[in-house]
Amino acid sequence: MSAPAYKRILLKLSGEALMGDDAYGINRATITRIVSEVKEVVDLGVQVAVVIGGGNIFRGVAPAAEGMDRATADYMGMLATVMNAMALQDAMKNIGLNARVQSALSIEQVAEPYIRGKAIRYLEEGRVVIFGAGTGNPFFTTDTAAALRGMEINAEIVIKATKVDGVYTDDPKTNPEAMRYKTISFDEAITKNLKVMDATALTLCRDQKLPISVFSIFKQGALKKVIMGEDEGTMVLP
Ligand SMILES: Nc1ncnc2c1ncn2[C@@H]1O[C@H](COP(=O)(O)OP(=O)(O)OP(=O)(O)O)[C@@H](O)[C@H]1O
Ligand SMILES: O=c1ccn([C@@H]2O[C@H](COP(=O)(O)O)[C@@H](O)[C@H]2O)c(=O)[nH]1
Repeated sequence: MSAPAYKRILLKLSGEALMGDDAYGINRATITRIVSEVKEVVDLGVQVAVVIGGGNIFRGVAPAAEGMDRATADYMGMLATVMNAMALQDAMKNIGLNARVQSALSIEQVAEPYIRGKAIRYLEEGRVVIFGAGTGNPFFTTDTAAALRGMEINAEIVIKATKVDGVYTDDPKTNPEAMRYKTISFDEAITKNLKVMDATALTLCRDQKLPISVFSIFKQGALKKVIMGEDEGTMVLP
């Protein structure tokens, strides 16, 4: 059997993907399936760090957040990602995966703080590290946190597991004519404002020459295919 194409990855998991077919929140069957796919690649010897989004929970409180001070709403969004991180850790434990949550916001009773060296040590020990609370700063996103943490832990690639199966010429959810790219350069994705990942994250990865793979978390087996270097989703390359 061929070897995985990467030794250490940063997996960005869409918060909204955890909803499954529910309106918001965490769908038990969906989270179990997602962590099983993560286990498959951990079992191949790949070191996996995860940044989780918060859309599934934050969407549920969005009406209450309307008209709120932006920074306050953003801190609420970051706390939503901590809840998702805890749920992921729990789901991983249930299938025999050893995972640690590190939070970018101080919340010691529930998660240890983000400490780069410790995160790297956990990865070397074969544990999954789940980064909660994004970057810890308002006005950012978990995509940017994924780029940042990916660089900090020397990941070879940022893998964005999202609701669509790659980067398209336009949003495929609203434009059925949109075509998927197999590969695209950072410059083109930024210039064309393709939105699948925010510009700050794209720019950080471009400057550090850290490739990004975008694939659909709803497609069973797709994560393993990306890890094995097979043709899946879209690669964003320097
Ligand atoms: N050019 C494009 N190619 C692909 N997807 C696009 C494009 N433009 C917009 N999108 C939309 O971007 C979405 C993915 O990005 P988004 O940041 O919203 O989700 P996420 O980070 O996966 O979720 P969450 O906020 O829950 O963590 C897709 O669901 C898709 O509809
Ligand atoms: O570094 C960060 C990361 C996130 N936020 C806030 O959290 C929500 C949820 O994150 P998603 O990336 O949309 O899943 C986001 O909308 C921000 O409000 C943040 O402020 N800083």
